[in-house]
Amino acid sequence: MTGLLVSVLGGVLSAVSGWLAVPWGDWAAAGTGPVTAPQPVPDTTPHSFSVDLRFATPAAEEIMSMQTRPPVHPDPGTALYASAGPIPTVTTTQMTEVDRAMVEDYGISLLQMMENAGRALAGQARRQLGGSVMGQRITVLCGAGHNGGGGLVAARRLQDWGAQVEVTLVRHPDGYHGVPQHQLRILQALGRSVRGGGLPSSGAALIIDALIGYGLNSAPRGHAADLLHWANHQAAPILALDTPSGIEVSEGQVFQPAIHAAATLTLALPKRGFLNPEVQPLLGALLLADIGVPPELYLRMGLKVPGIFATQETVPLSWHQDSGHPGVAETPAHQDDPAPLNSTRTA
Ligand SMILES: NC(=O)C1=CN([C@@H]2O[C@H](COP(=O)(O)OP(=O)(O)OC[C@H]3O[C@@H](n4cnc5c(N)ncnc54)[C@H](OP(=O)(O)O)[C@@H]3O)[C@@H](O)[C@H]2O)[C@@H](O)CC1
Ligand SMILES: [K+]
Repeated sequence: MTGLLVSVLGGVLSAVSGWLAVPWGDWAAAGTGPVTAPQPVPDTTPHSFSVDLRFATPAAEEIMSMQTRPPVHPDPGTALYASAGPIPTVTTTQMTEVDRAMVEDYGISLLQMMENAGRALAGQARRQLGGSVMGQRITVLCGAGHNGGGGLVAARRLQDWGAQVEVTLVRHPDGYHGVPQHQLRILQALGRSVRGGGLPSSGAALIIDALIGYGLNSAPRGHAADLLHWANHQAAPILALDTPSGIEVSEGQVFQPAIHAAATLTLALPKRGFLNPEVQPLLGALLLADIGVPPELYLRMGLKVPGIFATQETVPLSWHQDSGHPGVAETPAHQDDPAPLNSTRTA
């Protein structure tokens, strides 16, 4: 109840003073206790669902045709590879369809996917920090959408594993809804510190960028833009979730500001815009994480996806000049631990 008062008071203060100017600081600092138990996420899963393996709907046909549509700024002949072979790239429209089909056609909820994404992100952070996060300082920047929700999961797991995690929200907790709000309430119930309204402390060993993913709708603005600027000027390397925030992932448009990542952990499949040569330096090392999309779904969308995760749940991707015959091009050597410890940022 105390935490609820703090939260409500924070909202009132924000409304009166403008919370960006007056940081509301610790939202659920240790000792304030849980506010409310995490509320169950509304079950949007249909109780019965059928799986149609044919392309029957206009939407599916449109998705299929997009497969053959080239990106606006392609790097001719360049393709992305995992050790399993060439990997298809997807647009925002296709990823939205993946999300829809996961939930509506197969009953795999967003909460399940987000938990997979956040755990993979935490695991990648642990690898980049040398195999243990015990006592390590990590800053996690969390937007209010599903990208931010993945960041909140990663923050929780990293704290579980012994890291000192500073979570910075892009907006007041009252502005979080749906599954990200659910993830936030879990941290709140655990009495973990979540901060917002200002800039994080400097000096972390790693910064996680979970501000904006494929939901970017224009050049980053407001406090998100402030946090992107802040992150790019830190000494710590940045690990980006799904995409460096500030990049439009279908065509690879780079907005200002955009995150300059040391490594990017992209989810399910790499995004089409990553083929844009202007985007590649901002990605750093590119890794692909399994969030549980079944091959049946890719098959329906006409996507040829090899057994990418046969040996591990996160795999490195690399760019190779395509021979023009996908599937017979030279396959890159497998890298066991591709993520660098040092930032490759220039800004
Ligand atoms: N199957 C999958 O792949 C899964 C994907 N998942 C993840 O979900 C991500 C997509 O989630 P999403 O659709 O919620 O959008 P997301 O990227 O969080 O952005 C929306 C937020 O950003 C904000 N915002 C937007 N533009 C802005 C701007 N210019 N400047 C400032 N703010 C801006 C926008 O604010 P608003 O405009 O509403 O005020 C809103 O709060 C995806 O990349 C992946 O990481 C996993 O969680 C689960 C499985
Ligand atoms: K991001």
